Amino acid sequence: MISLTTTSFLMGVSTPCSTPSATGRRRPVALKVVSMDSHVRAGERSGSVVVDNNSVKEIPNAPSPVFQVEPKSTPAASASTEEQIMTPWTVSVASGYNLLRNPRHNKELAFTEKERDAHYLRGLLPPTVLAQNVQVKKMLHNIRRYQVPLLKYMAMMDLQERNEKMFYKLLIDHVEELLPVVYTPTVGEACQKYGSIFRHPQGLYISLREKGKILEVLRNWPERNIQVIVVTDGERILGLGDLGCQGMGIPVGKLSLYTALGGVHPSVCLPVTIDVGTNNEELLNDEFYIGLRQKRATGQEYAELIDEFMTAVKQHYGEKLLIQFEDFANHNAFDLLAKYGATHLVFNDDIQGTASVVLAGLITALKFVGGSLADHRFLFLGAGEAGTGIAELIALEISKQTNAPLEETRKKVWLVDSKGLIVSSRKDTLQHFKKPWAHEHKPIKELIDAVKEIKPTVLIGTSGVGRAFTKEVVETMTSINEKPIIFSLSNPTSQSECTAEEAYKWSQGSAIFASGSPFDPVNYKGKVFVPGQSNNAYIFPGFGLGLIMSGTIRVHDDLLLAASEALASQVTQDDFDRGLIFPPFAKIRKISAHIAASVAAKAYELGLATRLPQPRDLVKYAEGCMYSPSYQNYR
Ligand SMILES: O=C([O-])CC(=O)C(=O)O
Ligand SMILES: [Mg+2]
Repeated sequence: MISLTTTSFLMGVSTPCSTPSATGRRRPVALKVVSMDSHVRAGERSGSVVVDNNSVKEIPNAPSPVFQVEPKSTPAASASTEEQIMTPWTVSVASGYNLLRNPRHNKELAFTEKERDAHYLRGLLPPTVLAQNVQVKKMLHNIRRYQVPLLKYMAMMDLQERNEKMFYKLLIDHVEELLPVVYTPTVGEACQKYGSIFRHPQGLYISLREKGKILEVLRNWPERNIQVIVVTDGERILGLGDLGCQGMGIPVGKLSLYTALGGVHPSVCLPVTIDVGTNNEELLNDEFYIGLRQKRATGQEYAELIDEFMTAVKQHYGEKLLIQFEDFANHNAFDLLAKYGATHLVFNDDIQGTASVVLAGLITALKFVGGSLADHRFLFLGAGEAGTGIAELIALEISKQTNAPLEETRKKVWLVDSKGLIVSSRKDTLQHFKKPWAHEHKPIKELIDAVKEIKPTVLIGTSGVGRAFTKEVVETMTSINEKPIIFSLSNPTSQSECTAEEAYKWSQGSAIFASGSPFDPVNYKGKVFVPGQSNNAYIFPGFGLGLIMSGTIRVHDDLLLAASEALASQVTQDDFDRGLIFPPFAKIRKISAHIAASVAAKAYELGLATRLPQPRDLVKYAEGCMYSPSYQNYR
């Protein structure tokens, strides 16, 4: 008997954020019959759940006007044969056995008696019917039984591939507990071991072998209405270096957060890994490695593959497609952002997302320390994407607040790289993104000497070098400042410049501390200190939602500043009273709605937003767009 068929279908209404082709119609695809019995075709039987590849709606009144292309609570029978033949794209109709194996629509034991009858599920499930919250409780219980974080990660990935709504319900309802499982720090270990734990392929792999065929590869992806891509080439995964093709865990994890934290519908998200080889010898010699076994392609070969990708995705998904660059090495990240920033809606999370979250943390930290940003001196260890990105956003914000020229405000920020303090005498040998930070000063080799000399009020680690903030460094910061601001941002936990415990202990409880990876609260001399997690996860989901829902076509620095200010504004007096400089992740969906609204408002102000008319209440609009992980009724 029929289980799943695929056929052509008219998508009908195009909602604000769907991405029709230039002609307003999607490219037809060949009729593909995935599985069919001899007498029933798609749409000809009742009891099928429409799972059209563009989206997603099984019940009326579901909330998102942005991500849903067309409400379809009824079976595909509504499409006439003529429509099926003449019109583009595909609709899948799943029922019975294949409905249980369709992660987007599977409800497992939550299928009701009526649904079991209507969708040919009788006998395929044991008699009990469980509510979603009971399923979530059971899954959480099972996950908690694993002691090893990687096993928890694997259980979560299995769930995502089995029952997407339950995955998101679990993640959203228990975000503080499960964020470190599906994201930093565990995702770092998962990428390192991705080959040996590999079970279900997630995301799209584009390797050098697909050169010249990327458009075809995009057509293999089951969803057509993609609105956000997170792409990596795996060369600098967190602070762990080159993990080649196994970097896929990062786009997958980031996009899970787009959905869980920002409410962007999973069907419009596409994780991509571009595999140009790896220089990681260990992986090249690992029999379980999943990528191309060759050294990284560079130069023209690399540039051509990336360019083909960028051209293909814009052509296939439209110019409002958001492309988030993630974990590229410095030597490509800045150039890619500059090159494609002019032609595509691109955002580099490591340069811009991290900058935006850190600026928010600095704005709120001033509540404890006093003064304005312009009154502070900033010293960075690490002058790569995060370091220079944050430095620039701080300088921009000070310039905005004081009307001082950017060249002047940059002078408040100093950076140390592996060769020491960045100073003007090094200018000729510096990579271009470091040059704006080469101020007049005598050369200094060691961080500790730079701290003594520059006397920063704020010390920020973006070096990827674990434990680089030594006891002496933290103590020196403490001797200079009543309340030193110390952010040790490198990920995962092993690469953090110092731990929360070290920061509080060595500063005798005076530090305002935040880290990129999560640390538990620290009890120091009877007082509990709660470290902030200054991770771009606070920003990119809401930022992306704001861009998508407003149809914004380019990213502008002012949008990043708007996101920072919105995040800072979400820290309540109660949070401050508890010593927090970031709001709890438990409130992240509300926070994301505010970030999205501020970003969209700024985009409208700058004339970058194309979705007109501008919604009157952008926060409400953002909330209304958000994906709900609750099960829907299949009539
Ligand atoms: O993924 C994270 O946790 C933050 C980030 O972008 C990075 O460290 O590259
Ligand atoms: Mg990153």
